[in-house]
Amino acid sequence: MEKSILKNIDSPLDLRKLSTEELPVLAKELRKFIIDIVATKEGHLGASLGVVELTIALHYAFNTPEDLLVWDVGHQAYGHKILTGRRDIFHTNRQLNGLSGFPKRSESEYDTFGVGHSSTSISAALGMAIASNLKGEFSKQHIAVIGDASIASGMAFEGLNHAGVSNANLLVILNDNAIGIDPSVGALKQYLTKAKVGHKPQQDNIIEALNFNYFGPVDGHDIQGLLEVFEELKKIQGPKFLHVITTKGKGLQKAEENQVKYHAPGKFIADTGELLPSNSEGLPLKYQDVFGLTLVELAEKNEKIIGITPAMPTGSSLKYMMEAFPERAFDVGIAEQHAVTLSAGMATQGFIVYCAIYSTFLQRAYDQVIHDVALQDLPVIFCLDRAGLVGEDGATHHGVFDIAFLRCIPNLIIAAPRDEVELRNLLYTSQINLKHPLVIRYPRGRGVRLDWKQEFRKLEIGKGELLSEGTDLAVISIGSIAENVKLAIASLGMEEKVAHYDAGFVKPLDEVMLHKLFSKFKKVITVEEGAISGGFGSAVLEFIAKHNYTSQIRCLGIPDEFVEQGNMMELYEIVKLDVTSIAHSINVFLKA
Ligand SMILES: Cc1ncc(C[n+]2csc(CCOP(=O)(O)OP(=O)(O)O)c2C)c(N)n1
Ligand SMILES: CC(=O)[C@@H](O)[C@H](O)COP(=O)(O)O
Ligand SMILES: [Mg+2]
Repeated sequence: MEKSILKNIDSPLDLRKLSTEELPVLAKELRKFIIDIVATKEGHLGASLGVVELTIALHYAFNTPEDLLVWDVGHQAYGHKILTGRRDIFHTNRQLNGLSGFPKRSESEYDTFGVGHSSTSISAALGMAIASNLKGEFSKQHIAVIGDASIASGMAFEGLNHAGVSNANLLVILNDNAIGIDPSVGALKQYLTKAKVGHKPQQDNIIEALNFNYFGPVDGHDIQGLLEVFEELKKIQGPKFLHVITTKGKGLQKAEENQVKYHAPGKFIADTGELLPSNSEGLPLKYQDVFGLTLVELAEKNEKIIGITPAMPTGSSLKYMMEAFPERAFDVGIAEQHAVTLSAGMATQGFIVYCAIYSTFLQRAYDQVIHDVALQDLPVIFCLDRAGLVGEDGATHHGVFDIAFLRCIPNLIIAAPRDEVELRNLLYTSQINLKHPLVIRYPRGRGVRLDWKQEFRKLEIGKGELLSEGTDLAVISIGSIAENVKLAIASLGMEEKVAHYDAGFVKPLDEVMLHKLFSKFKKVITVEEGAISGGFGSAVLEFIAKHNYTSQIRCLGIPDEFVEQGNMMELYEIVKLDVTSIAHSINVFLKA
């Protein structure tokens, strides 16, 4: 039987006992280990396969965890986790109570910085490096590993700009595989693509212009070559930059060939990379596809329509519009702030701009939403995908704060469709003479209706709807959690007692509906898939306080804590938004 090296690596200390000749063998084993587990447990794949050699070389050459290694985004850190003491629990990756899919400080001393959102690594590592200087720890190394899509983000530039005038002992490693989730975009990508292994950009090297010592480009799959350059880099104080060229999906042919699909491929056959059928026949479409396809339908008739996404054309399904109308749909790269202000700029010129952003990533563009859009009352339409819990990506990616952080912004209209038909109607309505900025939030995953493609219906802004009558208690839901509420009411077998209202809008509230409702019901429950603090329930509480209603009210939503990763059923149970828990809350309140 072949001897396994990986099975004896419990920490980088074991790794450093290996001879350099053994390292390529370890790389092979590590790659297979990642493939075998991701094939059945799912997760991000291509990025980790691409940095297997880089990961080994980093932990071999540097004295981690004393030397501080920061992975940008962190979806490429599976090899790092496996080599730093988590090999035997790696099969729990992204599961409830298991390993996080991203580096996380509470998980390991080797995870120096919590990540998930991109482009933070340079600032974080620079902060650590400046802190080391202040503490007199001058020999400590600080390393940020950042991808070619992530380095094009504003935050990364801000970090480089600062580092270049510091004497911080910072090594920025650009892991350049020429792709993000989707192909990388922009002038920087074009510039980087010109640099080939062994041929550094000679003229106008923008990294050198920022006062970094530039090394590379080097082959990121050549461990020996990497070790040699690391030894050289260690001798240089101050900011330095290593440009490494790798192949995303390296070592699994199908993943190399279809890098977009194999970013996070779902289940596949480990030996061949063949994807397992996902069995979606007969199921409703994903919300993202209803958005993407509807936008194309609308754009065919309305030439003022523009689509913008910051680096998520596949995830948001804006790719359909990019294919149909390439001149009117833009992937601007990982640049949420720019995406929002770009939308605002186009809106000033009379275009109807749909800016498709995951809820969690809009957090990065908060000031742009306030200062560039809402303050000027520009009718930009934010299509907030992945609003609510997202499952296995966990705390960094749940889109649970948007209602609370957007609700306080003047001029903004906030809508949350209860199903795909309402999403379509909102998209349709929003391109007809919209006067204010509009946020439409909808969740990750599939909808609930097979008959999603219906005739468009113009909606009245700020209008809710009574979905089912009842006598004793009213539930007001906002957004797609309406489905769980509907099932919960049905499961109690007391449909005649419980009324169900769909608020439709967080802002403006349907005050006419609320007045009727609070005049009739003494017990009211609000339900939202969003943070309970400051969310939709809070808006309703403000309403009853203002109008002196005396009804009792219960607010269901995400509690005031970060929700970790797990599958959606598990997470709904934890936050008590699953059908059984909602039914229980209704029942207890009815009897109180
Ligand atoms: C602020 C932010 N926007 C968008 C994303 C979604 N996202 C995750 S990975 C990724 C692409 C990263 O590409 P790159 O930096 O080149 O790393 P690679 O996957 O190629 O290793 C994107 C857009 C994110 N994590 N954070
Ligand atoms: C690492 C990252 O941020 C993305 O890859 C994210 O995991 C995508 O999530 P979706 O699967 O919801 O598109
Ligand atoms: Mg990349």
